[in-house]
Amino acid sequence: MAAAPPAPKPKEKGPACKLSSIINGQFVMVQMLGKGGYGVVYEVIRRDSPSVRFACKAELALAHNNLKTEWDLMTLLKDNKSKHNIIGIELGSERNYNYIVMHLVGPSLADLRKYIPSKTFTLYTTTVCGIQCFDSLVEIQKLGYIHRDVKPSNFAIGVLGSDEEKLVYVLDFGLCRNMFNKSKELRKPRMKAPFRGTIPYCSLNIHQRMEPGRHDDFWSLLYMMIEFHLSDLPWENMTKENTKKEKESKIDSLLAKCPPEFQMIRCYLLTLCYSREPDYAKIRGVLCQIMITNKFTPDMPLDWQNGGPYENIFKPLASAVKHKRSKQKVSLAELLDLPKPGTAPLYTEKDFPHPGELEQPRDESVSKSDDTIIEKDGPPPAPKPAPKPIIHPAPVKTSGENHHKPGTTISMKPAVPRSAGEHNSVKPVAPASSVLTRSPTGHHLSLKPVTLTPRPPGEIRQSVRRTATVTPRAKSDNDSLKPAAVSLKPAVSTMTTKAQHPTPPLAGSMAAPAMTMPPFKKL
Ligand SMILES: Nc1ncnc2c1ncn2[C@@H]1O[C@H](COP(=O)(O)OP(=O)(O)OP(=O)(O)O)[C@@H](O)[C@H]1O
Repeated sequence: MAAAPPAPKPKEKGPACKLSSIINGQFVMVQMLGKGGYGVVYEVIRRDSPSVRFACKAELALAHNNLKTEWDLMTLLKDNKSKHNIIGIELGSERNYNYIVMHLVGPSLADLRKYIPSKTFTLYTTTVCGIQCFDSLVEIQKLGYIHRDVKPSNFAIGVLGSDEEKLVYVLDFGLCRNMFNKSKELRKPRMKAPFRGTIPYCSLNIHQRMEPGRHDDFWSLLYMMIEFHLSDLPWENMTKENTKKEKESKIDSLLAKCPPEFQMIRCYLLTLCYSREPDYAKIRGVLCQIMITNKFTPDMPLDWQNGGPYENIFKPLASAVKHKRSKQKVSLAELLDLPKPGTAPLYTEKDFPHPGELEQPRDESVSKSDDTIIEKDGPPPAPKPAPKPIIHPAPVKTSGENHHKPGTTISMKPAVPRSAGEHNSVKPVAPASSVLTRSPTGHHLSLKPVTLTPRPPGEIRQSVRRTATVTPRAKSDNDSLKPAAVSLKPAVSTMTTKAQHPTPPLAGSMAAPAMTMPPFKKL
């Protein structure tokens, strides 16, 4: 009798981590905080000191380790004394996933807006957040990068109830792209760039597949600010094509309902193109002008703070957060650094060209050939078996090869090996194994199996990352901050990590042991 065929190996659906998983023998996952198209973010505690809480972002380990790129940019921002960057604690890999442990922050701006019945922030809060988001993007751009996925869920405040609830952090560097080559020259714009970003917030340039530039991050910020001020954007939940049409036809009527400075920013952004460095001081000046003309001062409470208009909504949420409050003092006056009234020029719409008068600026040096990526629209290519996860600098522990359902998880294995240090912001669509869901009150959590499925055509909220074949880049087209020393050593059973900060995080303390504490809300 013929031997029975071996049972099929179960396919990896996503990072093999769930509630109460232990990472690197020391971090325990206690609550799911967020789930993107590519992985999951958990709140974790240290086993040996459960009062210390962090966040852990886990992604299925595939050919390219995106979290390494996030880690590198986090480190670079920290070294450059960024005010809006989250501090990384540890980069590593475990079983089938890579992870970053980082400081825990509070709710995202998208989460906060959802709690407010009108789904809008006051103009004061919109402007304070707008200035801080702008500053965080400038910090990234000054290092040569663009973010490419600017949206409300990629900005978060510090832990609610702490002084850091006034501070806005920027999240998710998974789509960041280095605009400069090793010789510090601006990379040539591609004739047609693949779509990257999140449809409701991406600029019309991105819809037209132009090379994303620094100004495109600010177009997304402008859409965010319109949304904060007026509630949901009219193109919410539309297809890519209809979103583009709506952005073209509705922008004037939307801006007519906003402070004139919003229109000034739009008019200024229309003068920019890929190769033209934005006048950061000018954009910031226009944003600060909203504060000055409306007599807003940094001592005013933000919408979620005590004394703010939605204090009754956010106070119970803040008190439900059992962290020991961070002692770090945040001065909004210092962060905003507003010019003294009367000392800065007051812009009017006359200082900016009228949209109808403008000829779209063009980049002369468009590269005829795509210098980095050949990317096709339509369904992703048939999946290739992914290589064993590679982690820099040490070898990885892995449970084996990744398996991908056609059209589900996209292996981004390059056709031929890439040059060292190359990064293309490739992210796989990685299903998660389980998520912790909250009751509407946020006081009951339950564990549900979850699969992160490929995005259906109508789903437009999640970031769109690469979904196609990749060709090797020229060595000079280097996105990565440091060349990744690729380790090809066989998997080992010990966990490998890279610690940055052994010290406690922003968010605080928990009296009860890890698994017995009452669950609490993300906010
Ligand atoms: N350090 C952190 N502290 C607290 N919450 C966090 C932290 N990092 C991320 N989150 C939460 O997790 C969510 C997803 O994080 P992130 O955007 O980094 O993941 P992603 O998988 O790349 O998501 P997407 O695909 O939607 O861009 C955020 O919107 C935020 O709510």
